[in-house]
Amino acid sequence: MRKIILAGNWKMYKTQAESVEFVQKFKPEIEDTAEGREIVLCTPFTSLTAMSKILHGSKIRLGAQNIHWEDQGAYTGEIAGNMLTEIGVNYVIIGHSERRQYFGETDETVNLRLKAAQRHGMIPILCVGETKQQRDARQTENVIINQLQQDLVDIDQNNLVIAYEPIWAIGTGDTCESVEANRVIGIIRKQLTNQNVPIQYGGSVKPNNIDEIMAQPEIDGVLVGGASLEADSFARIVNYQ
Ligand SMILES: O=C(CO)COP(=O)(O)O
Repeated sequence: MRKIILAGNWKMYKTQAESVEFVQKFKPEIEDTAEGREIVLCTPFTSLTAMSKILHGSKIRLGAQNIHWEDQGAYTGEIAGNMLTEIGVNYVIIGHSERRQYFGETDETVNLRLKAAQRHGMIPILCVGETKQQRDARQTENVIINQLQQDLVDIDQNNLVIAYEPIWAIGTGDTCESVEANRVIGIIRKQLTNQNVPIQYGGSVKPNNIDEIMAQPEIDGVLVGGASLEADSFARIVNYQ
């Protein structure tokens, strides 16, 4: 049985106070969430300490949005594994398209960050996905396979989550058809040695399309941006039918 993981990626949204306010509203809304669904909130670094305290003893797990590959050093503005684990971070998003696009993240650095996350006992959520241009040129399959081949060198597939996030579907309201997302996730799964790696879909996931997405057999969860910022909306997502 593959695990179902419903994760919110808050990106660069919410101060510490706003993060705590979200949890106070969100917690009661997920009291009756079906068993076996892992709920994760990936917050800005500045919210992690307060989140860890307020989430203690709850069924919500904590995630970060980046990790450096070295354990310490002169890397201004970066964050090391033990800084995250000391706070109680369980998951870390790696290789998000926004980091690949704006911050020079390459498959090589993605691979190094994945190794660091696993070395520190956290579960990385590896993001892969194609651009609109690549999709239109029918390169989706090649792009994804190429990313996976480079990103997953020497990575332990027993402690890994993958998120398929087509770049053209992120923040656009232009969701990938659930059947198509299922097809690409099937292709991703064929590249893996461990068939039990949870593979999420991400890109304009909303309360009104979650049921259809989660009804697909290959899709093991979602990575949600915009719709995870409101407690009501993210609660409706994690409480899908
Ligand atoms: O990038 C995403 C999650 O990592 C998706 O963002 P949206 O849900 O806002 O499209």
